[in-house]
Amino acid sequence: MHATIEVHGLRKRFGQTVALDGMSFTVSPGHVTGFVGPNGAGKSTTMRVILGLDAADEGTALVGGRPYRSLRTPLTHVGALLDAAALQPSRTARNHLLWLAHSQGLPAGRVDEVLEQVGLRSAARRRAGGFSLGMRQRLGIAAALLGDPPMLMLDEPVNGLDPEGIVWIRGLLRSLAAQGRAVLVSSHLMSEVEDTADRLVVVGRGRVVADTTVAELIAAASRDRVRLRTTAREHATMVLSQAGATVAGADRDVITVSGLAAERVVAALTAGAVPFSEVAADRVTLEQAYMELTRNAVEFRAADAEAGR
Ligand SMILES: Nc1ncnc2c1ncn2[C@@H]1O[C@H](COP(=O)(O)OP(=O)(O)OP(=O)(O)O)[C@@H](O)[C@H]1O
Repeated sequence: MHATIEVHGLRKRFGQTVALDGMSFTVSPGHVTGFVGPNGAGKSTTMRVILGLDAADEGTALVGGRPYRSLRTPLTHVGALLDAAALQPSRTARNHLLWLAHSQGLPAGRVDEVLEQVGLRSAARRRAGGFSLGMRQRLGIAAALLGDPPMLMLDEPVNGLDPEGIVWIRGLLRSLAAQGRAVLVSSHLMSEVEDTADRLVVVGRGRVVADTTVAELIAAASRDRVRLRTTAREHATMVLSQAGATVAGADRDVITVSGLAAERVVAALTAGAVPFSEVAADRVTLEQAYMELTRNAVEFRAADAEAGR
C-alpha cells in the first residue's frame, strides 16, 4: 500500500457556511506536511472528511489509494489525533489503548510500547479524566501510533503542550517522516510548524492558497522587493516610479521598491544620477508571507463578524 493521502476537489457546506470550497492537495510519504490556515479555514473539516467522520458534498479523499471507510483495520493505515478531549474519563490510559488495540486485532504489547514512546509509562494506570491537556495530547498521539501506521494526521497537536513537550513532538514528527511515513500536521500558527514541516499546504476559506515549501514561500513573497538607502528620496521615487516600480518609504532615508528586479533598480537610479547605497533584497519572514497569503481569508471573516453574520 502506498502511503499517500490525496484530497481532490472537496466541497462541504454546513447550512449557509461554506467550510470546504474545492480543497485539493497531496501528502507524500517521507515528509512532514504543515496544514496551516486561520481559524475556520477548513482544516479540521478536511481531516474529518478524510477519516470518514464527515461526508463531503463533492470530491474525493483517499488514504493509500482507498477511502478510509473501506479499511478493515484503519489504525494500521492511518493514525489520527483530532480531539484530545474525546476519551472515556473513567478509563485508565492503558485500558483506553488496550480497548483500541483489541478492536484492531493488535497485540497488548504494542500498548506498552506506545505508552513508553509518548512518555506516559508512569501514568499508564491513572484515569485519563484526571489528565492535563498536554497528557491527553500525548495519549491521543499514543493512540495514533498504536497500529504503526504509514500515514499520520494530527490536528493542532502542540495545543496544551509545555515547551519540553513541544520540542519532543517536533522531534517525533520528524523521525516519523524520516521512517518514510506521510505526516500531516495542522496549526493556525505558522510558527508552530515552520521548524518541523518541510512542505506547507496553506489554506484559507476552504481552499488551498499555497502548496509549497518553506523556502519557496519566503522567496515568492519577497520576489522583486529591494530596500535601499538614498539621500535623494523624492528624486529616487520619481525615477523608479517612471521605471514601473512601486516605492514605499521605510525609514527617513530608506525606501522599499517592489515590482522591479534589483539589477533594474540599480540601472534606473544610475541612469537618473540618483545617489544611493546599501541595495539589498528585502527578505520577508515566513510569518509575514503567511499573513499576506491568508489576509483575504481573515478580512472576510472579520467583515462577516462585524456584519453580525
Ligand atoms: N459541525 C459543524 N456545523 C456547522 N459549521 C461547522 C461545523 N464544523 C465546521 N463548521 C464551520 O466550517 C468552517 C470550517 O471549520 P473548521 O473547523 O474545519 O476550520 P479550521 O481551519 O479547522 O479552524 P480551527 O483552527 O478554528 O479549528 C468554519 O466556518 C466552521 O464554523
